[in-house]
Amino acid sequence: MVATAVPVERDAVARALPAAEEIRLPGAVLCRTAAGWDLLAAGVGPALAAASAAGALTAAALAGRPYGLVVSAGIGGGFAPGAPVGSLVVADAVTVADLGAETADGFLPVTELGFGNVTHRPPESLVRVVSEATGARTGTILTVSTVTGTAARAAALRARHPGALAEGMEGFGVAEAAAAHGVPVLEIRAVSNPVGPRDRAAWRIGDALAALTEGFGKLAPALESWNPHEH
Ligand SMILES: O=C(O)c1cccc(C(=O)CC[C@H]2O[C@@H](n3cnc4c(=O)[nH]cnc43)[C@H](O)[C@@H]2O)c1
Repeated sequence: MVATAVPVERDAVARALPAAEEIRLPGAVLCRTAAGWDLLAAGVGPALAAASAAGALTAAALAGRPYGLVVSAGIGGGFAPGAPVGSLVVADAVTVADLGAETADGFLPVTELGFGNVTHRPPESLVRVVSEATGARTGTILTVSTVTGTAARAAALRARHPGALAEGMEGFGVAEAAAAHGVPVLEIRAVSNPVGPRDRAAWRIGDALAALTEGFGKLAPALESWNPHEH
């Protein structure tokens, strides 16, 4: 399954993996491709994306055709200089950046409060196959509930996550749903804007959507050579 946030992202993926039929689930519509991928516009933000992805995963399991892989895909912000606008990033770590507690001494992730998880790691061999096939840069993709809008916040995120190349709003939610079903996850972002001071004029959504289509055109055949037992 490929989970994007919004229909325009799903349609960018579908230009590389044409959808053949529509399947209506409670609360979601899947576009099934001829090659057997299910494309889902899962909603914006980690909570809705997790709920939608979990619904699709459960429906697939109950139908006796559980997914073998879940891909969180879409446009995202890129950290300079590693991820310029128009580039593709594949996550070696899908990390939630703002799930925790603020203290006088700084931010504490939930794991330091004794709860849960803040990072999911896609299979290394899969990340390598995808990066080689698509030319995507490899690094941490942060999931945030609030889009970064200042240089200070961007610097704070990079200080806490030196391997961060991109940020989006859904990856960790989709990864939590996949993990609950024991299914591997991958996250791919096409960079539409720099992470930093808010500047709507600097957005290149069309270029990012084109990069997403091109990336999926190369990724789908590459995945056929991936052996899930080589994790
Ligand atoms: O109004 C703004 O300043 C603003 C800046 C960045 C993104 C938005 C959105 O409403 C889009 C959220 C949507 O797109 C993904 N996305 C794209 N760029 C970023 C980003 O820099 N940081 C986080 N998410 C981004 C995100 O996954 C959502 O699906 C508004």
